[in-house]
Amino acid sequence: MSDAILTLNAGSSSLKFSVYATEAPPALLMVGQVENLGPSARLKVGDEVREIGAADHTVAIRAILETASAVLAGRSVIAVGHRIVHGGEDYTGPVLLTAEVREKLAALSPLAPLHQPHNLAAVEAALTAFPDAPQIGCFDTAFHRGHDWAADTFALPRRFYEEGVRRYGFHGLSYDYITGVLRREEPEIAAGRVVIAHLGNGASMCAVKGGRSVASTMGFSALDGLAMGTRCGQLDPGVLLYLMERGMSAAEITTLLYKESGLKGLSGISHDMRTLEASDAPEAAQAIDYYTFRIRRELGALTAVLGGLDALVFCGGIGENSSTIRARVCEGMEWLGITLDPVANGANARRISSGPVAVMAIPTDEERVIAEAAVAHLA
Ligand SMILES: Nc1ncnc2c1ncn2[C@@H]1O[C@H](COP(=O)(O)OP(=O)(O)O)[C@@H](O)[C@H]1O
Ligand SMILES: CC(=O)OP(=O)(O)O
Ligand SMILES: [Mg+2]
Repeated sequence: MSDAILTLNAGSSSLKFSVYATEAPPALLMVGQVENLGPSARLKVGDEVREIGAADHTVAIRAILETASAVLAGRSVIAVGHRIVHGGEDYTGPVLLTAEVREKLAALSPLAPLHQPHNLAAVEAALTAFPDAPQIGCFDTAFHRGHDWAADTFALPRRFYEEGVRRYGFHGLSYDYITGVLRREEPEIAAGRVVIAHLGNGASMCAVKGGRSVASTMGFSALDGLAMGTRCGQLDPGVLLYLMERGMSAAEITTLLYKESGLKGLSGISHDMRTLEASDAPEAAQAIDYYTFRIRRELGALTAVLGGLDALVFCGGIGENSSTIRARVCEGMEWLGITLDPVANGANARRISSGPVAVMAIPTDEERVIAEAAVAHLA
């Protein structure tokens, strides 16, 4: 029996995990997640779903370690790989999470309050459970670090750029995985101009040219760009000034923009796309209208950055599963070369287009990217 690698991926609404055997390439032993974190969370492993009641990230980690103990029996965990959302300016690839590195990463928590503290809490929990295993951090920001200056900056006085006020971009582990799939399975597309739409609870889009990120809708924090489950997406900074003038504190504005906006704020019903799609309320329909309007607008913008489009890839919980959202995004986009095949789209097939631009739905796998990084580190 071989050893094992555990991966932990703390998202804003979910905590995903996987256990891999350490052969190269790593073989998957178990994968699952605690989803819908909050008052009524669910633990999903394969087709099995168990309601676990109220769960925050800490409770979720405990439930995951308990569940994973079944496949870990008789194996020793020789590395734990973590998704860390923010790597700042310094981290351009996976690193060993020493106490010094963890401290640097904790300083970035204000830039990703829905993620970074939970990512680091997962590291502490894993250190307690597996004190001898190296903890490897894999960063959402790393994939975007090669951006040209113009795509990396804001039009503020230069000193702010030097200070680290930049467009970092996120969801890089997901984009890394998707570009890897394209490289192996669709090399012509991989060499060309691709827009990837990662539509989960958090959401962003990335323009990829020849496998490299050239622009992203997310910027300095995981707030910018598309509307998300509870995050506002792009916002006129004048709105912030207005809120401050009205007397709202930084903490109140943080809560508003990260936790009360997006689909949840617009609909007044839910952050969850499944609930909104099932709702007859006009507010739910309007929230979806805004959601798809922004994706379509960013698709146009990123296509302009790329100088044309060879493929559009959907991934993330919504991108992989919602044929309705994909259809809404692609509606009337024939001018761009996008025509959906409704049957393939309805079946969540990999290739869902019939026009010259390939439109694809590819399940992302951030866990695999993390596990491979851990194996590479051990080697
Ligand atoms: N069948 C489905 N139809 C529509 N939306 C779905 C479906 N399955 C999952 N989703 C949505 O995916 C989102 C969660 O995506 P996910 O990528 O797992 O989130 P996270 O950002 O926490 O990693 C939720 O909004 C959920 O409603
Ligand atoms: C960066 C981000 O928004 O991540 P998630 O989609 O997992 O919340
Ligand atoms: Mg996610």
